Amino acid sequence: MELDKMDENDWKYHGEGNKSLVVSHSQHSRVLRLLKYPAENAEYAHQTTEQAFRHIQNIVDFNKNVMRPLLGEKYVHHGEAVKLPLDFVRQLSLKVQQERPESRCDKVMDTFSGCAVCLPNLTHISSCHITEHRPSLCIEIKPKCGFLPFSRHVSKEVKRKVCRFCMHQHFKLANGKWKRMSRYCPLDLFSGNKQRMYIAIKHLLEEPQNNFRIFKNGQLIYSCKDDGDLNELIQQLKPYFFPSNGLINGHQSSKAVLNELIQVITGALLSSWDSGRTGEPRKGLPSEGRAHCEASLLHRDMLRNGNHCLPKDCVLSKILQAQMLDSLDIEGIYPLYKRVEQYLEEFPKERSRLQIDGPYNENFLEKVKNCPTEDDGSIEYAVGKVHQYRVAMTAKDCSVMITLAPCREEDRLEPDMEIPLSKPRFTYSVSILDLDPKPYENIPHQSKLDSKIVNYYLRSVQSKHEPPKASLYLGRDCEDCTLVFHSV
Ligand SMILES: O=P(O)(O)O[C@@H]1[C@@H](OP(=O)(O)O)[C@H](OP(=O)(O)O)[C@H](O)[C@H](OP(=O)(O)O)[C@H]1OP(=O)(O)O
Ligand SMILES: Nc1ncnc2c1ncn2[C@@H]1O[C@H](COP(=O)(O)OP(=O)(O)OP(=O)(O)O)[C@@H](O)[C@H]1O
Repeated sequence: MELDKMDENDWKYHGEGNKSLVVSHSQHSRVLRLLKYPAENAEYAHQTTEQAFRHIQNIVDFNKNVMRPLLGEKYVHHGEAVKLPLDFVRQLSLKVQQERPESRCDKVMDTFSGCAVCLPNLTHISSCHITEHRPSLCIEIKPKCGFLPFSRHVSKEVKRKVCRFCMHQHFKLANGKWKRMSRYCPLDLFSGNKQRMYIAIKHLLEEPQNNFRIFKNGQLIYSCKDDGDLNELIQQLKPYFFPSNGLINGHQSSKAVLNELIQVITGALLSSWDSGRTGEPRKGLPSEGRAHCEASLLHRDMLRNGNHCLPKDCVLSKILQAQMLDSLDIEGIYPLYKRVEQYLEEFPKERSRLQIDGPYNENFLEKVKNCPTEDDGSIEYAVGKVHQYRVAMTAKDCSVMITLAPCREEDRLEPDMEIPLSKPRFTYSVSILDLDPKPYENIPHQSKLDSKIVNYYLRSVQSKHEPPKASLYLGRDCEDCTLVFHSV
């Protein structure tokens, strides 16, 4: 890609989140990730190119030097900071505007700095070992927080029983962010128990919100949008899972297609280098202590069904370990944040030594890894815990991309390149994206949001005696957890 010969016609809108907009190249397997800012916020437009580039470089450094060592080299692609011609960026912004969802148009793309991150397009797979040329499938999951807080600082008992995602659903519905409640529970996805994972993915398929997307050949084919139709998805998926099977059809076949899809996703999420080789997962993070969420829609039998482990080094295990760096919960972190603030008021020059705003280098990672376990009253302890909390927040908001390419019987693949025990055969890759550093300044906001979510949940579920999500659906779903999709 020659930066001085950029043509907006080579690029198309790919997707966006709250902070960035992504465009993909029509020939090369690359994407550009450009930052966005609130339309009314003129401050960004006035930052110098150097400041904007520093900001982008900070994101790349955080990915490369902090998240990559923690999550694993094979999962994290840090990309590179690039400086694009301003004319190209302005034309691109005009070109993509009509494709953008209305709900995201409260922010505008940065057309002033020309700075962006260039990354591999993770919806594609590069494998020279396969002879099949059907387009790749890519499943994107934003799993969110997979454990209940275990900190002694937690003041509301409900936080130890109901997970943040499930409580947050009530608040989101009340605020109009979503119209329908998601029945997905992250604790089920992270459980390592295949039945629970199955139900979790099924709920993501039923109500994807911003937690689930499917791409075919790099094009979004299923998401929260109205055109995310399950029937259409099944038609698109059938050739992958039942390429020549005319025997099953109708409702049964739809169920079978989704069943296969979920099995393959589960296989990719649980696979680690070792399990690929031996077919047997090496034991890793046990689910003990992570228990289950009382709002989840699971049958008691399924929960009683023993403790399960996430295989060591599988993508979910890596993400969960990083999330669990939040050992104090926001309730324990907020007082430490205030300790840091007070210290910085007295000694403002210490801000750079303590690496409050980076640089995100090996030293920063050391501070995250070697933070004292007991509070000795020091500023080092407070900063170390705040750094750990910010890393955990990033891991709680990242996404996983599973990219699959069908392969033929005759294709020769290393065991770790193939979804274990899957028929039909798929080669695959798993990546983690959206690993930006969460701003230090956001901590007071996190503290307020936490109280709002918990208080709203308690008010809506307990005071009004509304049945929790679980009892609303028990019975309808749980008799047969091998698959009870509603007819489509
Ligand atoms: O606070 P949460 O859990 O709602 O997470 C926010 C996400 O909302 P979600 O609940 O996943 O729909 C939110 O996602 P959406 O904009 O809702 O798609 C962002 O990812 C936000 O991160 P940032 O401020 O852009 O860096 C996320 O904020 P952080 O808390 O990660 O900073
Ligand atoms: N390297 C990549 N390859 C393919 N698609 C990508 C890549 N990076 C991002 N995307 C797509 O673009 C979307 C938006 O990117 P991203 O999640 O990084 O945005 P964000 O604004 O940081 O999100 P958030 O709302 O979580 O803050 C992703 O959900 C994903 O579908």
